Amino acid sequence: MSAEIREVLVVGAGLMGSGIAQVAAQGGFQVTLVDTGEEVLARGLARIEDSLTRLVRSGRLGEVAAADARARIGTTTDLVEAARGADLVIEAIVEDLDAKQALFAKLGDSCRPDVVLATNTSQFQISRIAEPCERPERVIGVHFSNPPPLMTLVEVILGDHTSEAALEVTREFLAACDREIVLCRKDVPGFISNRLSTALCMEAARLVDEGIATPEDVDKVARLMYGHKMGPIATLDLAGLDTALRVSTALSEHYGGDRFTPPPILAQLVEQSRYGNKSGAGFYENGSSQLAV
Ligand SMILES: C[C@H](O)CC(=O)SCCNC(=O)CCNC(=O)[C@H](O)C(C)(C)COP(=O)(O)OP(=O)(O)OC[C@H]1O[C@@H](n2cnc3c(N)ncnc32)[C@H](O)[C@@H]1OP(=O)(O)O
Ligand SMILES: NC(=O)c1ccc[n+]([C@@H]2O[C@H](COP(=O)([O-])OP(=O)(O)OC[C@H]3O[C@@H](n4cnc5c(N)ncnc54)[C@H](O)[C@@H]3O)[C@@H](O)[C@H]2O)c1
Repeated sequence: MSAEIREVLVVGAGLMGSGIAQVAAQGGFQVTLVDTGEEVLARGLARIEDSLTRLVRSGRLGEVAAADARARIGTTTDLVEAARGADLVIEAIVEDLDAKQALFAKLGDSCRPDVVLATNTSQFQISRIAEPCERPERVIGVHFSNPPPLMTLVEVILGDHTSEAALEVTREFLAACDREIVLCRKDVPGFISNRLSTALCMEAARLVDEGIATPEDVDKVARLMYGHKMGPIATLDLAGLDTALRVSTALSEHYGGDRFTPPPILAQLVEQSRYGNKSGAGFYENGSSQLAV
């Protein structure tokens, strides 16, 4: 397994892929960001630009470092060509197992055999995603927190076949990016973070769905009673309600019982294209909820 990483390929230029590309570029790596069309890539670059500007404005990043990071990021829609030159791949496409497996089949064929293939999945078992790869030992979970440029924690997940060498390369890369690691030692759906977070967020959504409390009051309890930085309803809007619905549905199907089951309000909001912050409205709109409870 090559520990010499220069070129990082990030697949998916959405909320997470753009943030991960930015983190890798700030860590000194050359980054290629791939998505399915030029428009999505442009939106991803705009998100990176906005984030770098905010980091500079708040004094957390120097202007030269921001310009250097910006210059290290290229974009393309040609996955196969980009995969040929990659030393490390991080996948951040939609949370859909078929889509991820199709992508990993292509990556397995196109990348050098020593290249680590990491997935930013929120909850799928790493071994399932690695199924179409001839060498599943090089597949590993690297679950960044949203928003990646501000959140230093990355959860690393070992698949059933992940090699020590792949873990070592991943550790070195994340250390160069100044990230803190927690290790999920068993390949279970939802890992550590989303078994915790989905149970909390779905219970919070249920309180709103049942008309027991407003989103503001649910979030206030989490912030002022339990000291959370952000309430669970605001966290759902931050993560994206479409993604949260996919994650909670998959976890609920896997584990059974009620703890991860999404209440109807989540699907209703997604149906109305209220995806959260990324679409301008979710549970909240302009900082306050518009839901009749
Ligand atoms: C579903 C998945 O699988 C798992 C997940 O990732 S779930 C989501 C997990 N993430 C969380 O739970 C996030 C919890 N929230 C937080 O830690 C914090 O609220 C936060 C870091 C997001 C924002 O910090 P906070 O102080 O609360 O808010 P806010 O005042 O808006 O922002 C602080 C500063 O960060 C800046 N900022 C916000 N987002 C930014 C970004 N993406 N890039 C750069 N700067 C950013 C703001 O501009 C602001 O700058 P200023 O101090 O100069 O005004
Ligand atoms: N949103 C979060 O808070 C969060 C946090 C951690 C992990 N995740 C996980 O990260 C992944 C991405 O989530 P997101 O929130 O960035 O989603 P998103 O919807 O913002 O972005 C997904 C991107 O992937 C692109 N895409 C889809 N199929 C593709 C393909 N075959 N090839 C290239 N690009 C493709 C889409 O065009 C889109 O730009 C998901 O697996 C999600 O569960 C999300």
